[in-house]
Amino acid sequence: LYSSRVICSVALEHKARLGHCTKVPRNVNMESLKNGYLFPEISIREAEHAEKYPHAKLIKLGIGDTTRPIPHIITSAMAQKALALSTDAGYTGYGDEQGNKDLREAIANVVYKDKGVEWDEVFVSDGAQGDISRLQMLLGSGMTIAVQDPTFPAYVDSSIIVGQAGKFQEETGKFQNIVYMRCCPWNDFFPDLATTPRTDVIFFCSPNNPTGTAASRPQLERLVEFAKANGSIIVHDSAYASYISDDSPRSIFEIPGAKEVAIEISSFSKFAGFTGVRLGWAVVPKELKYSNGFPVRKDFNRIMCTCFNGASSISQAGGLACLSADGYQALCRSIDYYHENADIIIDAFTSLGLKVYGGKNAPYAWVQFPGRSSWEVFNEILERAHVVTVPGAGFGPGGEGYIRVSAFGSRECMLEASRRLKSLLK
Ligand SMILES: Cc1ncc(COP(=O)(O)O)c(/C=N/[C@@H](CCC(=O)O)C(=O)O)c1O
Repeated sequence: LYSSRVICSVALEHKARLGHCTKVPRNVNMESLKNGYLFPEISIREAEHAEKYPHAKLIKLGIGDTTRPIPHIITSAMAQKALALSTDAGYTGYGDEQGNKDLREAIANVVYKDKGVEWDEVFVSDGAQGDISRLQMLLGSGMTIAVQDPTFPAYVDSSIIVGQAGKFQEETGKFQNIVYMRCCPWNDFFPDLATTPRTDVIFFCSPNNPTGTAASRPQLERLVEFAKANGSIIVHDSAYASYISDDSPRSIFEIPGAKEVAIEISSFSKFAGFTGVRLGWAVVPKELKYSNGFPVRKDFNRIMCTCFNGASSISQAGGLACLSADGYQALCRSIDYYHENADIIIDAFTSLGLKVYGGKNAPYAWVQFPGRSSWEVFNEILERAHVVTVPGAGFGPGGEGYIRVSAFGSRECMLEASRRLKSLLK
């Protein structure tokens, strides 16, 4: 239909518009990523809305970013470390890639008290997000993974990036090599393991983002048993463990036998407001072995030494203060504050006759809008109440028909959001 001359001139025009291109092919896995990462997308929507309504007081209950100031006992420890760096006696350079021993010991002794975790099984990092990607580097492209559905998107997106996920199936909204374990009200937000295929790795987040529910002890016992029977590895994300307010396990290592099948990643972000300070950890037990008997911990250590030069010495000083008796007590007050915020949001949506899940063991409420598109609900609440949430579909196909509402706002914002939502959705 088009002469070669026309095609050639269009191609030349396109090339001129692109400017210089290298001869390097794009990583095909990056092409498989659908849209942008969820949370920057939410930030973009926030910014567009703020531009459209410059005088509206936007209330941000979308990204799970803490807002309470860090207790002084913790910030002064970081300040002291920072000031010490300006002295000959106090200056320190590279630390151990696995983290300062005193912090590793404090995590093992305080967070994992009586759970049988040893200090040299704790690897301090710059946060759980980075550990997820480093774990994917450790696991490699040949692994099959299972995730809860809905789930924190980093597990799926990092799986796509390292080439595990296979092709995206438009009709299901799923990647063909990932097992999506449905978690919903009618299965008490715990997957039916009897119908779940074996995978090498099972990413399991409890308390869960986005549903805000925590797995019970019997449920985690079944998960450990399932992993053991299948020879799988559980990557248990306990980033919200400090929000648990009932007798749900705070760590997978409360479950007998878990050290032979599980890695746990966690974070100071939501526990201590360290979202900007950046500090987390991974527990890789000595008992955890590959099919050939080689310890996973040794390879994880190699990844940390090769791909990461250690968490900030200043952040680690802060982390140590978080785990002191006074620091821990001060942080519990912030967590109580966010729990009260969650109650406000739960009451608001419940009073509107909507089903609300979570919020008791995590700083997220999972609100059901049966039969409605989650992006449509997100847009309506943003447009008409100037309140930012997160559409459930952003967490996977199982999130459709829900929105996630964060409890991390200020009290004033929570109360104002509650008022607006009640008048909008009544
Ligand atoms: C289950 C779970 N695991 C790890 C993280 C990130 O932890 P850090 O990298 O230590 O701050 C998060 C952070 N989530 C926030 C922030 C998301 C983001 O910006 O990536 C959210 O869901 O809104 C998480 O929910």
